[in-house]
Amino acid sequence: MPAPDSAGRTRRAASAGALRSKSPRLRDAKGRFQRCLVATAPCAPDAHRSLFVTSEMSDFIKAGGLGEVAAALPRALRDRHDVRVLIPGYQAVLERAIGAEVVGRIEAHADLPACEIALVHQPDGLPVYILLNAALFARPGSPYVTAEGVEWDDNALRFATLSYAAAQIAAGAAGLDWTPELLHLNDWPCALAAGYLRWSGTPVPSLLTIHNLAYQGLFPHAMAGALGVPDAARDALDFYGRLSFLQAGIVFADQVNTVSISYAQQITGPELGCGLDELLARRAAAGRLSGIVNGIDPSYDPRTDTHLQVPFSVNQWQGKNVNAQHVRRAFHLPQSRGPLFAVVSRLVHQKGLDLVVDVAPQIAAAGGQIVFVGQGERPIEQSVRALCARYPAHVAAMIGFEEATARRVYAGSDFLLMPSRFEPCGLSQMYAQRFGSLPIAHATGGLIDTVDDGVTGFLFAEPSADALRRCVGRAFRTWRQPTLLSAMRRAAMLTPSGWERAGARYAELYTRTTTTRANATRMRAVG
Ligand SMILES: Nc1ncnc2c1ncn2[C@@H]1O[C@H](COP(=O)(O)OP(=O)(O)O[C@H]2O[C@H](CO)[C@@H](O)[C@H](O)[C@H]2O)[C@@H](O)[C@H]1O
Repeated sequence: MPAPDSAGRTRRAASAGALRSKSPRLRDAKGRFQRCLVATAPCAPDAHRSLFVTSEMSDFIKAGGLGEVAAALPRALRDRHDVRVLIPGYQAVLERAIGAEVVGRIEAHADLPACEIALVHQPDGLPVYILLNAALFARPGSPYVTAEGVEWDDNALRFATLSYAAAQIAAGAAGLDWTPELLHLNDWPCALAAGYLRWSGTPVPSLLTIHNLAYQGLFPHAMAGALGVPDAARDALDFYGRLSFLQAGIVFADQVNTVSISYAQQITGPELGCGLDELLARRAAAGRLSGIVNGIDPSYDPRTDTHLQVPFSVNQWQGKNVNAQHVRRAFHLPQSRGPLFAVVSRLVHQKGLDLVVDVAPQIAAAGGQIVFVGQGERPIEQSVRALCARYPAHVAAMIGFEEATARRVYAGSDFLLMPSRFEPCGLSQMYAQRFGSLPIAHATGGLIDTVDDGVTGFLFAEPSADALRRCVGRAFRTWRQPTLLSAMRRAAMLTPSGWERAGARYAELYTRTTTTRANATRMRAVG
């Protein structure tokens, strides 16, 4: 029997085996859930309690860039705000959440099942709430898709449950001894929380961060009742005859932001607005759409990264060369005096890798080599494999993802190919820059904001093979000018891209979103 905690309540381990047990609840004498406000982190005087809601976090599980941001941003904010994380209890989360204890419960709503909430403190003290429902979440593999790459057929229910739980926590209806003053929602899987807040009249503001507008969470309209969406709200969620979770967030969140300034502008136009551009343009006109460029984790540092063959620093190009030799050996490529190009990416249409496949023969003919690290859509994986078979001395790939390999490839490569059709922010180009590998990138979204053409990398205007080919030609010319190459590498490596700046901007946005809502509520009360 575990010892009672300081409040006299008994907490239990949130192992997979404990999922069916009843959770302790905080209720008052009349049996209602109590609402206790306890801020624990040492924060600034204008600190706010914020719940960062995410469907992935690299501490436990990640499918792409969101998982990395979800691990870094709450930590970057902790000295200014009391930030806690909410994530579903996937199998990978349960396996890694050592010492988690059940601390709360969410009641069923419409067809959304009841869940328990566990709390775990990460080694650095970051509190993470885990939403427990074995039937919905305790599955192996990706948060979103089966082993065959097909979306889980109950994703609407799974992520509506996550969204509803976030709103209930904000309403103080989860039996926790902590309630947030702000919900920070990330992408479609939790965007519906902004709606649940509004429909329940919970006066807690929400901020929605769009990491990728192309993923919207579209489901049949007939599911609205099952998800607890009120009749009056169904039009607001309608996206060409389907229910859009992301649209719910854009309509109902107090503030919307995205992960770069350029992408925030681009999504208000038809080309990259994914059908939501007019709505987003209205939010922008009302001053409620902003952009903040992501940061990268400080562990991406060639001086200290223990994954590398040898550490290196600005101007220590011999160290970088040793890493390049190691990458060639690891990928079974012959040693070469030509440049090494890298692709570290999810292999999906967005990333424009068909252009790399088109341009690869010229890179090989000019004496370059290409290394791919990534996985994703089967046809793209197959075309990369075919390229490797055709140019065994010039092209090699790891179809899969391993962070250690990715870091070595950033460190060993001379150029990173990133011809994304669109890119909300992009992290790979910033990792590459930190390791002295110059991005060759399509001038879109966050790539415009983070790559200074001819200074810290190369940009090309059109997402076409010809434009990429010309840009690769510039890279080869730079490669033949050691002084220029060194200067560009140095500039790229010294570009500030830590989380400090982004963290400070989010901290301001938290304060602005919370105080704007508080002022509006006060005005209504006075009026
Ligand atoms: N198969 C794989 N499995 C797991 N991890 C993999 C992976 N392939 C790559 N990664 C990792 O994820 C990173 C990619 O992040 P990006 O930001 O470049 O793209 P992503 O499209 O996933 O993220 C979206 O969200 C981020 C965060 O806001 C935005 O920067 C970006 O523009 C937007 O498309 C890589 O650097 C790598 O560490």
